[in-house]
Amino acid sequence: MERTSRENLHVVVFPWLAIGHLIPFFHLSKHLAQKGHKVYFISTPKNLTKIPKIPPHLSSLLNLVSFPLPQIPNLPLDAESAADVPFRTQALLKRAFDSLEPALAAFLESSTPDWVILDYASHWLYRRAAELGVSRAFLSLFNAAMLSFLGPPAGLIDGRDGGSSPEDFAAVPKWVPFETGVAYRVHEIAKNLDREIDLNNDSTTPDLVRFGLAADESDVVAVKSRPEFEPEWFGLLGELYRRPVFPVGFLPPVVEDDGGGDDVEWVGIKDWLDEREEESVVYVALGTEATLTRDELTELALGLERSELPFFWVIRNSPGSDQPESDKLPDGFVERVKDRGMVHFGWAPQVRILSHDSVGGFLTHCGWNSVVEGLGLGRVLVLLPMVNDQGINARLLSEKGVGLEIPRNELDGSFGSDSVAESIRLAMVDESGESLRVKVKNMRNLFGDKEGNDRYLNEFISFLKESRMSFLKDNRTRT
Ligand SMILES: O=c1ccn([C@@H]2O[C@H](COP(=O)(O)OP(=O)(O)O[C@H]3O[C@H](CO)[C@@H](O)[C@H](O)[C@H]3O)[C@@H](O)[C@H]2O)c(=O)[nH]1
Repeated sequence: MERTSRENLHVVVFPWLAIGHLIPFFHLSKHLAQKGHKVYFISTPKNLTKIPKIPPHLSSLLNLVSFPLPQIPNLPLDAESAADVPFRTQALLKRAFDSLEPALAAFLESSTPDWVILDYASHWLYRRAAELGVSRAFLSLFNAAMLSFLGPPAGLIDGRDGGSSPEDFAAVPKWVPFETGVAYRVHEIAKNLDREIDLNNDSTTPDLVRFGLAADESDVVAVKSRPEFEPEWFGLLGELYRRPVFPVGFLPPVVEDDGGGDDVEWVGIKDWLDEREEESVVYVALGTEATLTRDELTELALGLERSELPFFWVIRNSPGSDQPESDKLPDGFVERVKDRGMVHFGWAPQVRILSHDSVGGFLTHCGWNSVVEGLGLGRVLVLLPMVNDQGINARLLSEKGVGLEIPRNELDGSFGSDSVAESIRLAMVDESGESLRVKVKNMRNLFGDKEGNDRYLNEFISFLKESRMSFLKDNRTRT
């Protein structure tokens, strides 16, 4: 159908290949479909099996479109998402992703959408969409602080304005006009830089350039956050980006969306949680990309043991490692803690676990989705950032008084079991952690505020609609 004769929007949605991206992009897609807009949600076959079920009443509007990931040397055959490859070799996955460009461009040409809603990684599709007269939105799953920290788009494309050496990332950038301690630690930068390595030694567009192009070539930037939480950073971001910047709320997942109702695994987990006292358990999970070294695993395990508090620890399998993670735990650990600690290997229904009344705290890697889920349920956060934006998120959360960072060696990032145990006890039970706990409880009203989150989403969708209409009107006047 011609764009001009349509009542509602046709939107192509294309997230980066990572579960932490698929879920919030899907959340937005569902919301668009609920408003009567037609959505083409694009990913690779295996990724599409991981997203939540589409409610029957939306199935005619929300279409899943599958494109097989092109094969490239050294990328394992079944690797389709960031969790399937070791963090250091993610550049390979990006190269395979980049070779989807011709297929995606052809799809845009044949489907004639009004808008594309894209991620940072598909930096190449913004220009192709523009050539076809399709409007572009960049949906950022990084918060406003992180985007502002990275700086103006032009600087990212040509080489970051404030410099790109590890020291530059360890300082508050010159364009930040207010007092803050939000910056990376040296050990965090080293890990992030390590990731650009490509096993074939072929170059891949660096992430900073991808972010720059996504921001620079979009008509609007949508940010998974709210100005009530980080007003100063939203204000700054608007100035740095010089285009509409829309908060779209926290896009929190719905409990039912994380894998079904009463499967056997959940029943076992629930039984275990049911036996604990209210808000007594620390949930420990470090996302889908970071992998702990053996030393880190040991110190974390001993720290949990020394805290003497109940815990539920999710340990994901390391892609590319031939040694199971269970072999890396200290001797006798699982046996010693079995009365109060559960170690769970592989995927866990995180949102359902966090929703359980017996969970009081969340030791997290500070992935923005996990932070949103934890604060949306009023769980006190113990912060152990690993890679990506996580260091910046940890500083932001500490500065806002809603999380407690585990002390580490600034240069190599090492931490000891005593620091782990002390941080957990302070956050969960010590009297000196009371103000933190009170503040976190209040945050629930913001992060878990469904009505407010929906309002931001609605405003964004209205913007997409109105700007499309004025675009069509301008074009009609011109012809
Ligand atoms: O066993 C698991 C593991 C993860 N999840 C879910 O998967 C998502 C994970 O997202 P997130 O907490 O953001 O962690 P990562 O997957 O590590 O996220 C990547 O993407 C985020 C958004 O860009 C960034 O903030 C992170 O730094 C980056 O590593 C969350 O919704 C979790 O609830 C589960 O349900 N079960």
